[in-house]
Amino acid sequence: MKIAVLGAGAWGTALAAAAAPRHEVLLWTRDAAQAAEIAATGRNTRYLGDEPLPAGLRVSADRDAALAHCEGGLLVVATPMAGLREHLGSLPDERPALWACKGFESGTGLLGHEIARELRPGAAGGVLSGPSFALEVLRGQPTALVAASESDALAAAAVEAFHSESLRVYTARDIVGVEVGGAVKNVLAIATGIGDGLAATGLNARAALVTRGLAEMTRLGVALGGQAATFMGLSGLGDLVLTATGDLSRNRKVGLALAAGKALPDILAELGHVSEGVYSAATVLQRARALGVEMPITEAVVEVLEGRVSPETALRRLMGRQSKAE
Ligand SMILES: NC(=O)C1=CN([C@@H]2O[C@H](COP(=O)(O)OP(=O)(O)OC[C@H]3O[C@@H](n4cnc5c(N)ncnc54)[C@H](O)[C@@H]3O)[C@@H](O)[C@H]2O)C=CC1
Ligand SMILES: O=C(CO)COP(=O)(O)O
Repeated sequence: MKIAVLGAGAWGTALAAAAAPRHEVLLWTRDAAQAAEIAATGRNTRYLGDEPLPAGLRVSADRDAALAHCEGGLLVVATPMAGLREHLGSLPDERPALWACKGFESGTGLLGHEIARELRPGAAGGVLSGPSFALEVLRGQPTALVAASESDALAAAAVEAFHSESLRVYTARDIVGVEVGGAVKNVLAIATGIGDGLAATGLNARAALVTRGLAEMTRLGVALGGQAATFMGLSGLGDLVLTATGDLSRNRKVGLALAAGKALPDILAELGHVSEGVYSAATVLQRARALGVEMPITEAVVEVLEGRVSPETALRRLMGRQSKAE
C-alpha cells in the first residue's frame, strides 16, 4: 500500500515508521531542512531523539509529491489540530483521508469530523486515536489504537496500513465518541498534572480526577451524539489513563509545571511540542456550556490556564463543590 503522512512531528514520524516495514511510506514535512536532516541521519532528533527510523521510510518537503505518492492508497494528516483544516481543505480530489490529531479546533470549536464534513461533505474521513506515546510506537513497544470512520473501507485501510505484531488497530463507527475522548483527555491530563504537582495532593486525588474526568468527558460526548460505551474504550478511558498518569505526556507536563508556579508561555516554549489540551480547553468548555453539560474539572483547568485562579484555589474549589449522587 502507498501511504503519505503529512506532518513530521513526533506522532506523524512514529506512524510513518510503524507502517514503513510493510508499505511504501512517504513522510512529508513543511520544513525542507528537517526533511534533509531526517534523510541524512535516519532520525528525527528534534522530536524523537536518537531513536532510529526504518531504512525504507522516505521523507520529503514536496507536498504535491506526497499527494501523488498516495493516490489510490492512504493519506494520513498527522499535524496538530490547528493544521487539519489547511490540509483537508487543499486536497485536490475527494480521496479518503485519515487524521491523527486530537483536539477541538480553536476558534470554530469543531472536531475533526466536523471540519471534514464542512470542507469535504462527499469524501470519506476517519480518525486514528487511542493510547499511544509516539516514542513507544517508534520503539515497537506494544500499543493498541482505534480507527473510527463511518466508512468501513477507510477503517479497513487504516488496519491494513498500521496493524502489526506490535500495533493492534481496532475499528469503530462512533467517530464522535472517539474524537471527544481524544480531545478531552488532553485537558484532563493537564488537570491530573496540576493535581500531582501540588504538594498537598496525593494518589487519591489523581484517581478522583481520572474517574470524575471520565464522567464529564462521557457527558459531553453523549450530548454531542457519541455512544457512552465508546468512553470505556481505547480513545476514552484508555487514553485518559495513559496521558493522565504517564510522564511522557506533554499535557501532563504542562499541568505539573503550572503547579510548580511556572508561567504558561515559558512552559510552552520549554516543551517544544504541541500541547493540544492548552488550545482545546476553552473550546471544550464553550461547547459543553452550549449544550448545558457540566464540566467542573475542565472549567478549573481553563481558569488556571487563563491565569484567573491559582492551581491551589482551583483544587480547593473542586473539593468545595456540593455533594451529589455519583
Ligand atoms: N506525540 C504523541 O505521542 C501523540 C500525538 N497525537 C496527536 O497528534 C497531533 C500531532 O502531535 P505531535 O506530532 O506529537 O506534535 P509535535 O509537536 O511533536 O509536532 C508537530 C509537528 O507538526 C508541524 N506542523 C504544525 N502545523 C503544521 C501545518 N499546518 N502543516 C504541516 N506541519 C505542521 C510542526 O512543525 C511539527 O513538526 C496532535 O494533535 C497530538 O495530540 C496523537 C497520538 C500520540
Ligand atoms: O495522545 C497522546 C497519547 O495517546 C499524547 O499525549 P500528549 O500530547 O499529552 O503527550
